[in-house]
Amino acid sequence: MDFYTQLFLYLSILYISLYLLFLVFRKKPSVPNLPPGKKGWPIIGESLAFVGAAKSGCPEKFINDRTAKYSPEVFRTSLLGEDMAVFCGASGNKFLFSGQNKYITTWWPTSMKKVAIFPETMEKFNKDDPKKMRSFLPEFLKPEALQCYIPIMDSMTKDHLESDWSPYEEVKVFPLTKNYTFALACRLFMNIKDPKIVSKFADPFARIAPGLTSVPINIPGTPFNKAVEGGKVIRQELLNIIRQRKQEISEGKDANARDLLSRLLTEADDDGSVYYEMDTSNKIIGLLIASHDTTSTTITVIVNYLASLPHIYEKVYEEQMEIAKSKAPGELLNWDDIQKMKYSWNVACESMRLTPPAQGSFREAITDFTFAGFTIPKGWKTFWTVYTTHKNPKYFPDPEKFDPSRFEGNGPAPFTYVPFGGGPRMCPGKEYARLEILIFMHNLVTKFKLEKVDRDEKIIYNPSPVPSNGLLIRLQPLNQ
Ligand code: HEM
Repeated sequence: MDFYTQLFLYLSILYISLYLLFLVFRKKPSVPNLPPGKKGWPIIGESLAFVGAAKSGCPEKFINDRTAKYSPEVFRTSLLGEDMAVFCGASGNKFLFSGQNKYITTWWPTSMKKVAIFPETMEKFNKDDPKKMRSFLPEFLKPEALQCYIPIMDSMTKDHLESDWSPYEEVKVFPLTKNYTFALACRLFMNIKDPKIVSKFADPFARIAPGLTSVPINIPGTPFNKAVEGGKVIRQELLNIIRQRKQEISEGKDANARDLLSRLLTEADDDGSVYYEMDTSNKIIGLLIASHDTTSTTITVIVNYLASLPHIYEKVYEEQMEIAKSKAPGELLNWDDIQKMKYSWNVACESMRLTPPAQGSFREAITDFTFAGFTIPKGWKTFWTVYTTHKNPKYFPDPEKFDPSRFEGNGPAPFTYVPFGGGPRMCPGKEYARLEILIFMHNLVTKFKLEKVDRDEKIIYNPSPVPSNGLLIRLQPLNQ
């Protein structure tokens, strides 16, 4: 018997034994009136059904099946080894978004904590990390700072399309947008301009995302193990960069650099310790993770819609050409131009409604509390998800139709359109993402007409939405 067969055998015996113990010793719940639903299998709970629905391209199926069977307001399940209450509909979203530190608090799955936020060496220094993570962001993401990023984003987008799209008749969009958004983040977060250093980060970084929501088994070959190893490489590279930047700052070099790392090193309270450096590198890694898959998949999915729906492309093209015509040759986009891209943003919003880049997020109950007549016990995890509202005909009539006019006027009802979450924990990178997406759309549609090569290519969820074959697009260059 080879090693893996033996391992499989031992794990199966262990699993069956644990299950039998569970059946023998399971107690009746001590808290009455729990939300309806089921826990599924021991340890893995209903995780397989949850992941399976996403992989088959229909992540909302897991939610819809259960809201129909149990309750449209809240149901119980077990995901990632935890008892979990899934809050549904606009009222469920509202309740969770307004409950921070009253009845719920931040919670990250173990895999995410270990890979991205609390590597083992940092665990005792980072108990308060989510709060710290948010506290340094306003400076970097405030409107004045964002305005300075527009010309950088615009010129990097132009260079990217010129070098990586223009020479070809057909391109695979997803790998290209991943490279582009990563290079942009390296530039704006760390002032890294050299493509060789960017690619040193890109390879280990690509190993992190699939491990973030995986089962945290750290043996060679598992997605979790690959993510942990990728995280170590990135952390080491970042520490080198941090030390080099500290040296440059002390020598007064590049004094006007506006990237996040330079700000953290010049404005924060650096006590010179290795833990301060580790903490800084963790913040950067956290931000790279939060921003990268979300923006790269959003842009890819928008390109997919633009290439599939010529009437939508035409209207985006008209809006963007108006802006392009108003510019002098070589003049870069500015804040006022972005405010004129209203139709394009409605298209991006409709794209994020139908194919949301992030599924939702978790919290933990800090006390027993009641919602819709059901009790959520202290210690349970909660989950809000875009899938209970984004395709619900009650909030979005004819939900499968791509219709950007839904965002005109007052737009969707409160707490129904939630790709960035809501309340005090709402995504702090929303405006940054809006700029990046609109600047990309402007440069893309004013440069090319687009045609999807395989019209039947599907979007699958991993857990972010990705085209199953990378999205091959035929480009028709436009005379500008
Ligand atoms: C289309 C792009 C993006 C989408 C759809 C998105 C979506 C989300 C969602 C759903 C959350 C969870 C909110 C919650 O827990 O209730 C979140 C959190 C977060 N996002 Fe984004 N995001 C995007 C881009 C970005 C960017 C570009 C950045 C940084 C520049 C960023 C930084 C963060 C951070 C730091 C958090 C954690 C906030 C906290 O824990 O309090 N995101 N995002």
